[in-house]
Amino acid sequence: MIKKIEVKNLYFGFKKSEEKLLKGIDLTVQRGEIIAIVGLSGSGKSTLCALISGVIPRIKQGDAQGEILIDGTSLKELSMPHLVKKVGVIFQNPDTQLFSPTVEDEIAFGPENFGLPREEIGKRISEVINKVGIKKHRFKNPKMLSGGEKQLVALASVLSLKPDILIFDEALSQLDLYEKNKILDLIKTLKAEGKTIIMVEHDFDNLKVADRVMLLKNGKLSDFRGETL
Ligand SMILES: Nc1ncnc2c1ncn2[C@@H]1O[C@H](COP(=O)(O)OP(=O)(O)OP(=O)(O)O)[C@@H](O)[C@H]1O
Repeated sequence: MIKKIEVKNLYFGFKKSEEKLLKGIDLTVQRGEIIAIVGLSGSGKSTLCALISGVIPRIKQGDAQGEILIDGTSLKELSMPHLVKKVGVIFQNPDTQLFSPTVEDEIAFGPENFGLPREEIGKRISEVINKVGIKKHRFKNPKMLSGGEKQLVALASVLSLKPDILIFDEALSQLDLYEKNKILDLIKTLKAEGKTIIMVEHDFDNLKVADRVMLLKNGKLSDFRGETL
């Protein structure tokens, strides 16, 4: 398991010429911590997550300064396959994450790509399906599931790679109350396993599982004390 993530004096803008979206972000997240990030729409929460997961600059481009380190190693020095195994991201819209013909195939996709043995892949499928509670959907086409069910499949497929860091980018927004509470419980279990969790949240009810809540406002990150967003 990783020991900590450090974001140091991070500046970011999608275009060099425009005013920066992130203006000197500093954040340290320790192993086993749950950090929630709140802020108005467009304040840059997803962008910060994309930087921490390496999606920026590997998949999306932009102008970044500062550093992001995992256990002291800059993200720039980590290969994409290494990062994918370390940091799992669950997005608000699961449709962007699901493309396999069955739930089982979806979950197997990551481990298959890493060439894990068949037996190990089977073990991981059963494990995450039970963990997330989607056994009855195992052989269904993810496209046929409800928004909340798709979200659970996306989470299961991310968990199958056993990442140390999990980023929930408004990932609970499509869940009904029952599913949401189940996932909040699962987040607590993941924390107990030593996973490090970053949650972007609009639903303040979900903040109860967080050890710390941070506010992203005007490009800066600070402790959230319940003030107006
Ligand atoms: N690829 C991109 N190119 C240019 N601008 C972008 C790109 N992606 C996002 N933006 C802009 O950056 C700003 C921050 O977006 P971001 O999605 O990070 O905000 P957010 O705080 O996560 O918002 P929300 O709560 O609505 O999800 C927005 O103004 C958005 O339009």
